[in-house]
Amino acid sequence: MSALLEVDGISVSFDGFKAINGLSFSIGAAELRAVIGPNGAGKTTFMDIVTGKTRPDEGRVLWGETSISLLKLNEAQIARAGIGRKFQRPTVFEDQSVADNLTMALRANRGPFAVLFWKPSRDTARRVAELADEVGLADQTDRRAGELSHGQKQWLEIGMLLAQEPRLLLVDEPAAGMTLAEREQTTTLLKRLAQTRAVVVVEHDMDFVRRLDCKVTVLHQGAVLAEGSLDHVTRNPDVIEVYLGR
Ligand SMILES: Nc1ncnc2c1ncn2[C@@H]1O[C@H](COP(=O)(O)OP(=O)(O)OP(=O)(O)O)[C@@H](O)[C@H]1O
Repeated sequence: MSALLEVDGISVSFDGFKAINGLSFSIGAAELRAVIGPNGAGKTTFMDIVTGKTRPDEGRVLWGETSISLLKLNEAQIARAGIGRKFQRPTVFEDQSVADNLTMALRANRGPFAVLFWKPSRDTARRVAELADEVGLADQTDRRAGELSHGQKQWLEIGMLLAQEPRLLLVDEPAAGMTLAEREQTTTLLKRLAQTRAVVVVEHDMDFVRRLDCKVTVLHQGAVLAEGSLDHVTRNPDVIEVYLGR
């Protein structure tokens, strides 16, 4: 499997403290990956580096078939290169309908000049319907986003990210605050999305990670501590010590 994203030997310090310490790993083009690790392991900082929010002090972050360096791009360029990030709290426009939120996301997908002269077309309506269907909101398109459940808002935001046709989706703690039924639907959604793009899920909830049924990368002190199936990594004595041994 060729890598879509390769993080190679990155380190970053904050006030002399190494939050990321020689971190290396890669993600395939159509792969679902869970990233776990105790508080302060460096999971958020890893996502900040990949999306251009934080610059590493050393190392390389390579992207795509031609291995371009993401460290040369700013946040907007990285997003346009095909990396979408879903933060923990949904940030949808609550006063707008589901369809309008998705329409705005499609509009934002165009260049700044195209946006100025943009008018919704039949194509847009079709694409909005497709996106709503993809995230399980086909029967909710006329509802105000503010009326949706927490889980539905998360799916809407994922739909808005999909409007940008990302090749890699970084998803931060999707299970938090969801009902059991919503979690199950979210697992199904993330697995399906990962059939055609890379999806990296940072998550604390081990039941949720188990349901994702994918390769797991365990971070600790800013580096990879273990990697493999959830069963494999949870049998690893180092992982057991990090999670339980203090
Ligand atoms: N901007 C910053 N300035 C100073 N220290 C920071 C900064 N960002 C992160 N850190 C520190 O770097 C370490 C890694 O933080 P990070 O947020 O990446 O961990 P995490 O694995 O996402 O943790 P959590 O599971 O609690 O969200 C922590 O010790 C944190 O306090």
